[in-house]
Amino acid sequence: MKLDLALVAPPLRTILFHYLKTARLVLLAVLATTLLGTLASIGAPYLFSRLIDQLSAASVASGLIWAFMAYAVLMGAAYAFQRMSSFLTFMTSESLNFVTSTSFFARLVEKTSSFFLDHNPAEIENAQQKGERALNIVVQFALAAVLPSVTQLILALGLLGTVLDFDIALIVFGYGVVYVALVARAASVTRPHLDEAIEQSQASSRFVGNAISSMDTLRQFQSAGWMIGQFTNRERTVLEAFGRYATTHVRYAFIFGLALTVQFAISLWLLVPRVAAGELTVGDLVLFNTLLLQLNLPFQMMGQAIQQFAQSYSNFLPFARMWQADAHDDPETTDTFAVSEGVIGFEDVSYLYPNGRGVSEISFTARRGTITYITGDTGAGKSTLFKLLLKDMRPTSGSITVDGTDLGAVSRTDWFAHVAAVPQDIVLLNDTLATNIVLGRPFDEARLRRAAERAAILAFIEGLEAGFDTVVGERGLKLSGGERQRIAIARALYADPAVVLLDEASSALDAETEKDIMDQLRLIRDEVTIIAITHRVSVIAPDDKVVRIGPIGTQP
Ligand SMILES: Nc1ncnc2c1ncn2[C@@H]1O[C@H](COP(=O)(O)OP(=O)(O)OP(=O)(O)O)[C@@H](O)[C@H]1O
Repeated sequence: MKLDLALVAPPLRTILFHYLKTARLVLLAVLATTLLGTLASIGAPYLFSRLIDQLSAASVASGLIWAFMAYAVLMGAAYAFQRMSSFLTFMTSESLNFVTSTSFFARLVEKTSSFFLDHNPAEIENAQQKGERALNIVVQFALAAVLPSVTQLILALGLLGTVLDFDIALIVFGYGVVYVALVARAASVTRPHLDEAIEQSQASSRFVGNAISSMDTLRQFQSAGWMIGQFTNRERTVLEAFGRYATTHVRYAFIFGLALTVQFAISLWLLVPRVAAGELTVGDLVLFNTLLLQLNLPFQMMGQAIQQFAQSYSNFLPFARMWQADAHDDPETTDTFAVSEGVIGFEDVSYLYPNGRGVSEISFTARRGTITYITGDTGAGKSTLFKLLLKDMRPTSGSITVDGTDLGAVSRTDWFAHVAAVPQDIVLLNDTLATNIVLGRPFDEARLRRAAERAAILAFIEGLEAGFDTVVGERGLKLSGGERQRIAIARALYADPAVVLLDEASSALDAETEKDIMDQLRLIRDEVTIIAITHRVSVIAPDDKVVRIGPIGTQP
């Protein structure tokens, strides 16, 4: 079974390290109860076998009752410790879920925007849940199965070797090795089917995510049936891959049964004549039978653990891939970065997407005192310039400067403290207008009202029954497109940014409202650097600066 350790080790290291730190006391309790439980469960049959031999000596001593009592106590203690251990393990599993989900989320927020173009929320959620479950199974199994099994195995084998015969201990051990090897082989043969099933299930989640976000369009074009068909086909592929996985395992079940029969047959074939010859007592034979069952249990547990680990590895892969996907590599945050003049310089800036499109050798300077408009035909690269300004990606060549400082040397945290953007697609939370404008920053009523006024939305908000406490609905869909855009502009202005970027920010507005907003913004153009993308030439005033760009290879 080939494992891609470079892929899975970094997330495992981080998560397990935090987990061990958080849950160390409970884990110690798990270790202690496991050990005690195992000692008691091995001690009980040993004591039982000796009692049988005492009984066969014909004289039932009065003290025997106490020995039976001790046996009963050991059995009870073994059961109690095993149960304690399994519930303590369960307790730690919640800590593990907590660590896994919070660490994964912290990684997600660092991802580049292209990551979110490639993976939709449903797919990310699926990978996270699968990964979380996989890790949990592995750790639970390690604690609740592998650890007790190995301890039990060592103790029982030792006892078997001492009391009975070394040959028998060897046969048992040999069986164990064969059994575990068989499980490993079965896991390796079946893994490609499992990997395929998991990959298909990821693709299926991606598909669901896409379908949900375009539900209205699908209904309108009467394409829902077509989508259901597509989804059913995908789920069928997942089911078939899981089917192939299971049937391969079923074939192996016969080989496992054969191995167990051979083990019992050889052991009894060796032992029974010795009992007949008087070398071994009937009690020894009873001890062997009980221990053999106990010994096979740990092997079966270990085998199951291998199979679970293999399954968990496959389930963990999408999680690990997302964990390892490119994140923004950012310089250290200094908190000392400041924007004074607000001069933004583009010097021969080029950016090529992997498909060869993008922008080429763009140069211009944006200053305060005038609004800088970026215009150009569709696909010319206007939004790409904004993505570069927002450090979604770095220029392939050339540089962007802020008051002479290369933007590449400024961390996103430092830069975002001074720049505010109004994107083309506005995302509002299903919360109040105030929450949508303030968005977690320190609340200040005066600022809130001023931002709303500058975005020409204050009168509208004050006219609503609940005012700023009006809830906007899922994705803000209880507002019109123009209202959403004005809320987004108020959001951008709330923290008095040094630089404001508007990406077609007024395209959903009628000409009059658009003029209103741009006139409002003109009032602050001496304090704030304003760069706006527009298709509408009518909004551009004679004293605005216009930068016209053309697609790669053309002259604007
Ligand atoms: N993530 C991406 N991966 C690959 N190519 C992209 C990506 N985003 C944009 N492009 C391509 O880069 C070019 C510039 O796109 P961009 O969105 O910057 O243009 P634009 O001027 O903002 O267009 P519009 O006016 O239509 O919004 C286009 O040809 C587009 O197809």
